[in-house]
Amino acid sequence: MTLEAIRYRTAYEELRSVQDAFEAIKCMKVRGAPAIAIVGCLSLAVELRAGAGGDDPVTFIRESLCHLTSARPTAVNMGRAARELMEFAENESMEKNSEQLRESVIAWIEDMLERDVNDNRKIGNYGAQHILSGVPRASVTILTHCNTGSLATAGYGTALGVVRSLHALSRLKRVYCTETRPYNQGSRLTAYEAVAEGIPATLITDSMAALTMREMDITAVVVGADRVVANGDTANKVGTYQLAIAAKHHGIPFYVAAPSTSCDLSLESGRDIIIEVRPSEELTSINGVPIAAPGIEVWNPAFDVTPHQLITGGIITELGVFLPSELQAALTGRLTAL
Ligand SMILES: CSC[C@@H](O)[C@@H](O)C(=O)COP(=O)(O)O
Repeated sequence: MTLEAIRYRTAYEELRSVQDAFEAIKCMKVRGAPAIAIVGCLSLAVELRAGAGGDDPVTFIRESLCHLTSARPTAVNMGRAARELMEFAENESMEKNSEQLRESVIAWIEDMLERDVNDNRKIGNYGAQHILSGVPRASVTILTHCNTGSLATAGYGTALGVVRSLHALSRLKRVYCTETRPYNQGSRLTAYEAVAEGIPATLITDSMAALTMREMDITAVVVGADRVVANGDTANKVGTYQLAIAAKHHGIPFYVAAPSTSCDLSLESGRDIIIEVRPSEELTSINGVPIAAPGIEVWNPAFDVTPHQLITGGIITELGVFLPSELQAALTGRLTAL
């Protein structure tokens, strides 16, 4: 087998412990805001199934969730899941023995997996309908960034879920996916999902996005989110911000597709979001092969924040599509406090 074939093969890796999941999340074998939370919690379920925590599962659950939450700071999903699950476990522990508690926590986690797929299908449907309502044309062309599909969620995807829904309705002419430097989630993952499912897709480099908007009749830009805060400012994969600026310049609606679990009403503005800075090697090499001059200094923020004013299409959630100014009211009472 060639080196390339080894690096780009499809393979499943078993995660047997919370520590396995922590490492997979940290080194981005698992990535994408919803998938980080789901895999993190599932790893806890695996350990609980084997009896972890003995007579004190609550302490084990608390320490595990705390560890998992520390793996990556920007996406809110793991932190939200940890808080909700901890509250659930503490309540359950009042009336259940250790074995019963483990079982009910595992059931909660399995339910989380199912909820995410259902929410994504709703996001796909709401997003597709919203985009189609704005265009009389028979088919639409979408530009997306990073990977927000089955590989970033429990299944179906958020922004890529919208693309899937448009394709299922036979209304997708084409999706343009950015390469998404430096980690290439677009060329490695989104392109993979599109090819696997026969979705008409074209790969572009990030630097071709503005030109693509001008030349390729883009109907809408749809991206995912790692954290949407109260005023609608959105942290997502670095490069999202410049796409939103270019979309505004070309009069193209810009949408963020995200489940309510990616929303954080406890932060007022995007300035409060912690942006993860990744190792410089992710920029200076690809698969261990150097691509930059040795010794060059590097800044490698993994995310940027798109100001709410640029989210002109709306924020597509499982509850509907909202303008940034409508989000807080729409979610208040539906989200647990962080
Ligand atoms: C449904 S995934 C949404 C976001 O998490 C996604 O757009 C993104 O920015 C992923 O970043 P990553 O660094 O690959 O975890």
